[in-house]
Parts: sequence; structure tokens; C-alpha cells
Amino acid sequence: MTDHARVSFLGLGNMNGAILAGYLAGGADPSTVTATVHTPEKAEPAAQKYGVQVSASGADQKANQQASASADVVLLGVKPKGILALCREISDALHPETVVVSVAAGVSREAMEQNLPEGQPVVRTMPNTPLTVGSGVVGVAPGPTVTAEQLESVKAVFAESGLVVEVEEDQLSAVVATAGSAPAYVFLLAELIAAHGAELGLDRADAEAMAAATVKGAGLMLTRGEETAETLRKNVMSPGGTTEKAVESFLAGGLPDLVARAMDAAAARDREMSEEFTD
Ligand SMILES: NC(=O)C1=CN([C@@H]2O[C@H](COP(=O)(O)OP(=O)(O)OC[C@H]3O[C@@H](n4cnc5c(N)ncnc54)[C@H](O)[C@@H]3O)[C@@H](O)[C@H]2O)C=CC1
Ligand SMILES: O=C(O)[C@@H]1CCC=N1
Repeated sequence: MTDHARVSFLGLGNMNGAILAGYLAGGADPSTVTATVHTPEKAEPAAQKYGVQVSASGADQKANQQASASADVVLLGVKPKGILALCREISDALHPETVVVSVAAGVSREAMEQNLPEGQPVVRTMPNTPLTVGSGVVGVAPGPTVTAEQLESVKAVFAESGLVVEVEEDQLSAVVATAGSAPAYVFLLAELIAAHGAELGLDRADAEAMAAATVKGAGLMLTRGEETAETLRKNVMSPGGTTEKAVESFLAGGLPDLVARAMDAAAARDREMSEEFTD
């Protein structure tokens, strides 16, 4: 199944769209992929954009069922509050060996299993949007009925576009805080750097371009893995120089505690949603 898995993406928003883009850029055969959107007017533009078959659940009530019936792997990419309803919607159409994959925060595997046929293989994942440029991350937590071969076909959806890490389901809140939500922390920092670079006298467009290129360059140096983040940081900090002043200011302002509190808040919200979305 791994080489020729048929993959269906139900819901093609920010996250499933990023996964699909990375999957196709990594060499997947578009004829093995189907997708659904909700809004009928979005189907044709999405089909043009990705070069795959797209149907609209808002126009055809059976669109999600049909896309699921023909798939080995089904990725549920709707908002958390819609995941269990989507499980119920596709239940009757699923082949017993089709793997149902959730990309949602805060919806437990147990809740999904209760809304799917008994024994249906379920995998919870926590991806991030940089999968769209081939530099993403995904945490993958398989349920007990998932075979090694089925797990490989799920990992294959992400393998060409990011770092795939197998985790236990109870580690997914940590993955949300560390990877799923984390691109937003970096984007926030880039926004702040660019805005203040402009305050300091740069053209706004120049400041934005510098912030973006700096984040990209720093990321590339980090992922080369030759030196730790700490060493790379210290290499920029000339004793008595400018960076030392900036880093001292970050530390005096409580950045380590701020980062920890932000990540705790993300992880706590993931756990809280798991209590919310249980029916
Ligand atoms: N945006 C992100 O960076 C990340 C999102 N996620 C998870 O991904 C999931 C989706 O989030 P986003 O992509 O950000 O939201 P989104 O709102 O961009 O995408 C959801 C899409 O599903 C469509 N949809 C809703 N009901 C549908 C149905 N019945 N049939 C077909 N399509 C339907 C909507 O029209 C929308 O385009 C969430 O569960 C979220 O927790 C996980 C990791 C990162
Ligand atoms: O903000 C959210 O809830 C989703 C999950 C991780 C990133 N976006």
C-alpha cells in the first residue's frame, strides 16, 4: 500500500492545503489524490491550483463519503469542532483498512474511534504549515489497530516535506506547543523585528525583507545541525558588542519565562479542547 496509497484530503484549508502542496511537491502522483472543500465555488480553483480531483461537500452531500470510499488514507483537515461530525459522516463509506488521520488539535483518538466503525485504524497527527515549502514538522501518534504498513503510508504523506516524529498520543500537546503552533511564534518575531527596524529608520519593505531573510538563514544554519542553537547564538554575540546588549535585554525582560508560559498555554488549550470535543 505504501507505494501506491490513495490519499484523500477532506477539507483543504491552511493545514491540509499545506500538507497536500508538500506531498505533491515531494513527487506524489496527483491521480492518486482526491480532495474535498466545503464551498462549491472553491472546488474548481483548488483543482486548478493542486492538479487533483476536488469535490465540494456544500454541493454534494456525498462528496466526503465518495472521497473516503476510494482512499487508503483519509486526512481530516477541518476545524476541531467539526472532526467528530466528519467521522460520523464518512463512517459508512470507509473500507475497514482505510486509515483515518486527524490533523486537528484537541480531538482525542478515543473520541474519533467512538464515532467510527469499530476497529477502524486511526492516526492522530500534529503537523505545521511549513510542510508547504518542504520544511515542516509532523508528530504522528498511531492507534493500536494501525499496522506497520498502514503507518508507513501515513508517514509517506509527510516524509518528503518535513521531519516526521513518531510520538505517543499524550505527547501531542507538547508537539502542538513545540511545532504545530510554533511557526506563529517565529512569524510574530519577524513582524516585531520588521516593525521596529522601520522605527529605527529603514524602509518598511527593506525591514520586512531583512527580517524574512534573517529568519530563513538562521533556520538553515540550525537545521544543518553542525552546531547547537546556543553555539550559533554565541557566535553572533561579540563580547562587549551589539548582540550582547540585545540578548541581555531579552533575558532581563523575561523572554525565557514568556516562551515557557506561551508554550504551556498552547499545550493546555490542546488538552482543554480534548475535554470539550468528546461527543
Ligand atoms: N493552521 C495551522 O497551522 C494548523 C492547523 N491544524 C489543524 O488543522 C485543522 C484545520 O485548520 P486550518 O487549516 O487552519 O483551518 P481552515 O479553516 O483554514 O481549514 C478548514 C477547511 O475545512 C473546510 N471544511 C469545513 N467543513 C468541511 C466539510 N464538511 N467538508 C469539506 N471541507 C470542509 C473549510 O471550508 C476550510 O476550508 C484544525 O483542526 C487545526 O487544529 C494543525 C496544525 C497546524
Ligand atoms: O491554533 C490552532 O489551534 C492550530 C493548531 C496548531 C496550529 N494551529
